[in-house]
Parts: sequence; C-alpha cells; structure tokens
Amino acid sequence: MKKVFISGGGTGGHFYPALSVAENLKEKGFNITYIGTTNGIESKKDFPADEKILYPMRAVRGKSIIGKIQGVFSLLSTTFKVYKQIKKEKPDFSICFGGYTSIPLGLASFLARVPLYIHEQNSIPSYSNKILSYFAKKVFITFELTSKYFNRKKTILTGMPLRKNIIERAKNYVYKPNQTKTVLVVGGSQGAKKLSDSTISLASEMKDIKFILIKGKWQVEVPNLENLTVYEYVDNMEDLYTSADVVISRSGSSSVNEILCFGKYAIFIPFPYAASNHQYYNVKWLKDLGLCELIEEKDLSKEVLKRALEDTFNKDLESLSKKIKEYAIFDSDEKIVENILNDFKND
Ligand SMILES: CC(=O)N[C@H]1[C@@H](OP(=O)(O)OP(=O)(O)OC[C@H]2O[C@@H](n3ccc(=O)[nH]c3=O)[C@H](O)[C@@H]2O)O[C@H](CO)[C@@H](O)[C@@H]1O
Repeated sequence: MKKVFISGGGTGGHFYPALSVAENLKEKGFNITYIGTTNGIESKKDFPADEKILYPMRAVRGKSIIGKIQGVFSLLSTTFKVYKQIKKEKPDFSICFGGYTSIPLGLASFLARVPLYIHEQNSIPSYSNKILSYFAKKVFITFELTSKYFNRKKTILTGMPLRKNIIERAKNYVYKPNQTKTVLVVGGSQGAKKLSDSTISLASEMKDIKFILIKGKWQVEVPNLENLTVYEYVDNMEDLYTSADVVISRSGSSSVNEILCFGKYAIFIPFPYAASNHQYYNVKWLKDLGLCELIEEKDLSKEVLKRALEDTFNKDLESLSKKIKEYAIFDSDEKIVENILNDFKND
C-alpha cells in the first residue's frame, strides 16, 4: 500500500494543509500524485509529489447561466481525465482538502472505487466538501462544531495541519508577559487594509505598547513611530508569535490554530466576506468560552480596538494562555495519516 492521489488548492487555505499531509506521507515512503489546476496557487508552488498534474479548469461560479454551464462541463471533463489517470495508476486511496479543484479527484475516486478521505479546514464546510463527504470514507475536521454538518459516524476531529516549524516551536512554548507590552497584528496571508489602518492610528496614541504589523499586499501609509514595526510578509511567523503578548488577527483557519498552539489571547476580526461567514464561526466558540475577543469588521474603529486592547491587558494573560493552549491540536497531519493507515490495517 504505497500510492496516493492528493488534491487541495486554488488558494493557500486548501493548498498548505495538503502540503503538510503530503510531506508526512512522503516521509513514510508513499508515492504521491498531486491533482490541481493550472490557475491556482499550486501552479506557482512546489509540492512534494512524484507527479504533479495540473488541469485547466473553470469554477462553477458567477451569475451567468452560460458561465455556469461551462463550469459544470469543465468539472465533468476534468473528472473524466482524473478517472483515466486513477485507472492507470491505481492509487490505494485519495485525499482531498477542499476547494472546487478537489471535486474531480473526489468524484473520480468514488467512480473508480478508490477509498476517499477529505479534510475540512473551516467551521462551516465548503460546498465542495459537503458534496464529497457523501462519497468519502472519513471526513477529517478542524473544529469540533463542524461535525454537525457531516455524517457523524465518519467524522473525526484531527485539527488543522500546520507548518512543522510552527508546531515544533509552539509545543514547548510557555507564555511569559513581556516588559514592554507587545501586540502582533496579522490579516491572514493577504493582509487586511482596515486592520492595518486602525493599528497605525492606534500606535500613535498607545505609545507604551509595541506594535508589530504585517500589512500584506495593501498600500498603507506608515508613519515613523518608534513603537511600530511594519512588515509586508514574514516567513518566520513563529518568532513573531512568541514575541507577542496579544495577537490581533483575521480568523482564517491556520491563523486561529496557530494562535491556539502558542496559547495567545487574541482579538479576532473575521473577514466578513468569507463563505458562509466561516471566519466568524471559526472563533465564535472560543469567544463563548471567554478565551478571545471578537470584533465584527462593521464595528471596527480605532476607539473600539483601543478599548478591546485596554480590556485585554487588564486580564491575567498568563493563566488565560494555559487555558487557550488546551484547545490546540498538535500534529494534525500525523493524526490524519494514522487514521487512514489504520483503516487499511483493519481491512
Ligand atoms: C479571505 C479568506 O477567505 N481566507 C481563507 C483562507 O485564509 P488565509 O490563507 O488568508 O488565512 P489563514 O489564516 O488560514 O492562513 C494564513 C497563513 O499565513 C501565514 N502568514 C501570514 C502572514 C505572514 O506574513 N506570514 C505568514 O506565514 C500565517 O502564519 C497562516 O499560516 O483559507 C482559510 C482556510 O481554508 C480560511 O479559513 C480563510 O477564511
């Protein structure tokens, strides 16, 4: 049992967890075929696959009927191509990480009777994963509350596969308050303009706090302030997480899970246009436990953020950190792989 087909791409949110599990399988000696599209993030990034097959594919999106028909046609014809590939290579199983680019592999695996596994990164599942879950042998989820959207019998909580250097650093990390209060502000992989603007105006008022802002791709005017450091993008997120007392962040799945792993108290400002508002639900449960702050973007202003920060620094962040870390799931890639391999042992 040594061959696997993997899909998950379009955006980083689906691509990176696929990559993390692929690295794990590669270490265990699996031969990997990656299936993706020519226009997603996967066309620009390396993937630890023995074979990387990218198909030109249109999403079934938009208002125009013709566009939708073209999308369905593209999906079915890609499914047929993947089916032929599966029949040729005969993988032992397939694993999909969501996004429309996963649908052809999911459907083709089902048609070819190859065991299918899927992983859902968010609290509210994507349409593609909802569809594929009917054909899947197991559905791996990141947040406990997501089980209600799937057949509970095949749903397993494994958490979100994160980068190795983040996990390794977070495992033994214990939070101790800094002498100078330090706040990390990060707006997901792209950055968030509104978050950056509010942070910059706050930094000029709250001079006793050190702000580290990752501004992402957006243009923002950065004043010369001693207590403000601005980056466009950093690769060593683990260094920034450990240097912060508090994180202000979007609530994409990786960000939330990294913050849990480091046990950081965070002020989350969900991206309001995420499908089914999933960023809000990714952290609503944590807010209900009193383990984070949650501000909706419509309510965001410099004053609101200032009040939230002041309230946050009045809390016992050290003991909160321990409680937050209890909800972290480490080694999610290993949990997923173990679960799959166990199925084959039992068969
Ligand atoms: C806008 C949108 O729809 N975003 C979705 C996208 O999130 P998106 O990819 O934006 O956000 P995530 O929070 O999941 O991941 C961001 C990742 O970027 C890393 N990072 C960020 C900044 C930086 O300078 N360096 C760096 O390495 C973070 O450490 C993290 O690993 O996919 C996620 C998983 O499906 C979803 O939950 C999000 O809702």
